[in-house]
Amino acid sequence: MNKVFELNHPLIQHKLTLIRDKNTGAKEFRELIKEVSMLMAYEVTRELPLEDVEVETPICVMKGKAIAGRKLAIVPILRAGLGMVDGFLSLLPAAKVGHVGLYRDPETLNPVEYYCKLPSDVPERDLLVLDPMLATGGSARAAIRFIKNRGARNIKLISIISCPEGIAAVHSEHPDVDIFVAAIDEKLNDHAYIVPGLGDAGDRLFGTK
Ligand SMILES: O=P(O)(O)OC[C@H]1O[C@H](OP(=O)(O)OP(=O)(O)O)[C@H](O)[C@@H]1O
Ligand SMILES: O=c1cc[nH]c(=O)[nH]1
Ligand SMILES: [Mg+2]
Repeated sequence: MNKVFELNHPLIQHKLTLIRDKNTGAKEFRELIKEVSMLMAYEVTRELPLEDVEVETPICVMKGKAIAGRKLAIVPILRAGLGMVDGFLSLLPAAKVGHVGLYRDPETLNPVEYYCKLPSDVPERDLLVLDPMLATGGSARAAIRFIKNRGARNIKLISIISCPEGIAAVHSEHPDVDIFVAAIDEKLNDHAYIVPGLGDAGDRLFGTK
């Protein structure tokens, strides 16, 4: 069964409160999403394997550590996942970036796919799927299904705000996918928005409301 990791580093929690504030404007909102994403990237990559490498300091030769050739890709779910890309790339500059375009139909709440472009060697990579909001879980489930259909096997999901319904939905279809979140909020409202949440992440990032 997959695991859920709630990342409660004080810096993540402090910035998350600022992100939730309805008076936080688009510029600051984008900056904070980037900063929280970078801090989450630091936590998510804790278990990356290391290997010994030789390095020559100005004093002598020594054995240092280096990431053991792990191939990574990050996959933001459009649109709101785009807000998390720069934070992840700032710590993982060699990662490739795939994109899955999905929107949630406001009537049915079902995810509708409109774009998918992944690195060609996706089966050999560890994939980090990024979406700031895990609400009903429909979008994350579908995105993970699409990338599994293209051969991806080793997948983690990273969402800033989640709720029990979304976590359960991903669990039931993808028991192999670990989930990393900064918060597990209380519930969904009648429009399937997370309560208390932060509102509509895509609209707040891109000023579309
Ligand atoms: O868990 P779910 O119930 O599927 O909801 C979460 C999805 O909803 C939002 O996307 P939205 O459909 O608003 O598209 P956008 O990112 O383009 O705004 C959010 O970015 C997630 O992708
Ligand atoms: O609370 C929510 C739920 C879905 N999408 C969002 O952007 N926010
Ligand atoms: Mg949206």
